[in-house]
Amino acid sequence: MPDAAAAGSAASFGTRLRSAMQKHGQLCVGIDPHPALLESWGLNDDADGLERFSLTVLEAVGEGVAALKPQVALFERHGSRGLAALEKLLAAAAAAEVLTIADAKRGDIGSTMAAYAHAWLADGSPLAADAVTLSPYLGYESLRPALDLAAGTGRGVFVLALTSNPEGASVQHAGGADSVARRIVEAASADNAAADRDGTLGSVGLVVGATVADAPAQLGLDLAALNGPVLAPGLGAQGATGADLRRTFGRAYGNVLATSSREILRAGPDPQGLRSAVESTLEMLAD
Ligand SMILES: O=C(O)c1cc(=O)[nH]c(=O)n1[C@@H]1O[C@H](COP(=O)(O)O)[C@@H](O)[C@H]1O
Repeated sequence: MPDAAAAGSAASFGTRLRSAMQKHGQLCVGIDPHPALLESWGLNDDADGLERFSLTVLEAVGEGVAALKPQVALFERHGSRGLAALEKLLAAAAAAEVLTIADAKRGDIGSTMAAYAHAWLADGSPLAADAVTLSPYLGYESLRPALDLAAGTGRGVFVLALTSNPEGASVQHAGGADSVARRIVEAASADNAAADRDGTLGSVGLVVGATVADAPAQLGLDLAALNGPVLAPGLGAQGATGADLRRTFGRAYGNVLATSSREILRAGPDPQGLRSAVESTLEMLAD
């Protein structure tokens, strides 16, 4: 993150993301160094492999997309050395002013949540990213330490609302007209409405899978009223297309940040291959 933002005086995450989306399009590239991908790139499944993999993606496509989203679990597989590789990626992306979303899906009771928030959202933390994914299933309000810290440091959050996996519906659709997902969308919308916003996009985002088809409409979710970014995973490897995104998000589509990992990463390690995969995904999103 640029120094001025670290000092809390710069634009909010929502404003910075809006400007990155206007410049580069609505695509986030996921950095998910799965063992099979490392092998196909000719890299070892170890911390050095993770570092080479991550920095190759950053150098090849980082400055041509709105954001990068490292999948924290795939770094944690390698313990402290894996996390050190993630720290290097986050620092290199910040130096290049490429936005990062740490996909950590954290959620816990408030006192513990404060520690997670510090790890991913505090100025000076070795793992600080521009935004982090959060799981609200201990109650949306349990996330308050992260929501507050993000607001205070010019960072953002993406709260799971309707996840891309088929199992998610059993919890997220529960409750009928007053569904779990709807409560989360409404809580995030209220936070964006209450924030002292310096731009057009709030910094409290949601995760809604590109694969959820007409679930937002069926559940009566007003994603346009969120006035915040919607991170949409599920393109490519999970089967969703650009047309699915437009159908699912309707008038909220302009606030959608589609994210794709394996489909793009399979085109590496050749930087030109990665760039071509990004270009064709961006074309699909713009169609
Ligand atoms: O928060 C996420 O990014 C996420 C939420 C969700 O509902 N579904 C989902 O697939 N993800 C993440 O998005 C990435 C999708 O990877 P690909 O299927 O390879 O594009 C993985 O890192 C998932 O953990």
